[in-house]
Amino acid sequence: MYIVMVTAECAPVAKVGGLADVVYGLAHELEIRGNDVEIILPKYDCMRHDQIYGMQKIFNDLWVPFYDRRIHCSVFFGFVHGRKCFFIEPHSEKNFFNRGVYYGHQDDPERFTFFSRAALEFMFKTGKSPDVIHCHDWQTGIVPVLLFDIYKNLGMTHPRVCFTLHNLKHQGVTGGFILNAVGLGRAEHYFHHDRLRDNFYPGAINLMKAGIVYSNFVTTVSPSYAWEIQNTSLSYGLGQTLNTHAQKFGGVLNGIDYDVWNPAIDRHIPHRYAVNTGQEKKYKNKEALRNRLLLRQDYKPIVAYIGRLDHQKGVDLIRDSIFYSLANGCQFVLLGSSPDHGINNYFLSLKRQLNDNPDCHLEIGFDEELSHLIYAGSDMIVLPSLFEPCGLTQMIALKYGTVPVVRATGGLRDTVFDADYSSRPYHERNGYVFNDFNFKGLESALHRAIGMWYAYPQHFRELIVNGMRYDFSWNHPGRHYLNIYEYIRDK
Ligand SMILES: Nc1ncnc2c1ncn2[C@@H]1O[C@H](COP(=O)(O)OP(=O)(O)O[C@H]2O[C@H](CO)[C@@H](O)[C@H](O)[C@H]2O)[C@@H](O)[C@H]1O
Repeated sequence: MYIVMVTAECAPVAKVGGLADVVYGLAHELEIRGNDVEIILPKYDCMRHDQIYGMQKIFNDLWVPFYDRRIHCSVFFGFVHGRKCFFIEPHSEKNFFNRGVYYGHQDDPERFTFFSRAALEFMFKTGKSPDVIHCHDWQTGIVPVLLFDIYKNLGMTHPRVCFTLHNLKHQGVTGGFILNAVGLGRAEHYFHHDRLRDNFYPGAINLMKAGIVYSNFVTTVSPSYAWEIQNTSLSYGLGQTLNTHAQKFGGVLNGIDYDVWNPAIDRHIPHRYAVNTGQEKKYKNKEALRNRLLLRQDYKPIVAYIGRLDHQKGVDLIRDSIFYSLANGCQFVLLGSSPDHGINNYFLSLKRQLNDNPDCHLEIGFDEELSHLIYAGSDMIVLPSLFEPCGLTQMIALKYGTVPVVRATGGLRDTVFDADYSSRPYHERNGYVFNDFNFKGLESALHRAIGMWYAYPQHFRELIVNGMRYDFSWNHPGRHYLNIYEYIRDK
């Protein structure tokens, strides 16, 4: 099968969060299974050029209709750790992708709808006819609308569209001018409640909704989140739309690429280890992590947080987990950043406050390589999320023998099973889970985890082993996505 992914992110070349890992990991798995996969991305100035092999310009004259003119684009091709990637570079005075950041500008909807149109124009001009175009999140939600209402009439009758929702908090709600910009006339047609009109703001269109309504199949990234967004306020207003389209909607738990996230072969950690090669090596990574971050060597567990610093992730509870851990005999390591200056500054001031503490290190920024060492060197990882569509950090942590302490929501609920209270057999329990999104809930789970580490190290080790034995690779989800692709292709 021939699949083209149209996406704003792909790890490690253009990564803000988990979306990037999913695109890379799924593409890799589909290729291993013999499929032809290509990935189309914007050519950002800030992407990791050092992660692209053999970059070359392959198309110089792509003219993309936008408003009442055409914008000249060049298209580059390169391999990102073996994945075939195309990068679209517009030459416009608006400098869509030369802004030093991936997101966070007022005109983000314009930037990414332009990219969506450009990706289709590129496929059309180069005669690409994939079986399936797989789009991700609001940034590419307009793709199926453009495909079925413009490019189909030009002869692109073949491709079907699969659309994946990674996070319904961000929906790309924007003005109707976007329709005009990308060449979709008939505003009154699209401004219908059954089509692109936002469910809250009747004067706005919603790009995530566009993807849901127009795609042949819609997935989200865990079964629990699929249920939550159909039945609770976590849909952020799109629940009704999802229920209307329930027959083409389902949750597929994400995977982890074990060629990237695997302590047995990880090049970013000094001591490689696997489930049956003992805890000794993991302990050596803990020492290395302490040396790297100037933490004191001591008989204490290291509790970590890795992730975007966003309200979704429970900012206040992350802060609380730092102080609770430090007050209860642990060291704490945080790696995270936020595009929100307020949140970033908040953590920077915490960092200053804790600067002299030899048991704590807060790294405010994005550092892929360091994240590997933290996964390997920590004993526990906290994820006190308000909501979590899937969550990759807990799955990575499990593989690295780092015990997750998580709130029971979305994909966290589907992957972490409480050491004390799970209904699963003992050998399937792998972490600590709390229900209530408050300090008490978090602290009760941390209390149990820390207590176990100190009082029953043997039991704690069993939890580590149970976690490392789980298979959260792309093997199962890869098969699942292929079934979906085949289903929509043959329909
Ligand atoms: N400062 C930093 N430095 C280095 N690495 C960092 C980092 N901050 C985050 N990362 C890395 O980024 C990834 C984050 O994964 P998450 O599942 O938390 O994704 P996120 O919430 O962004 O994405 C959304 O999409 C994904 C994918 O579908 C869902 O799993 C998730 O629930 C949903 O919110 C991990 O690989 C993590 O190690």
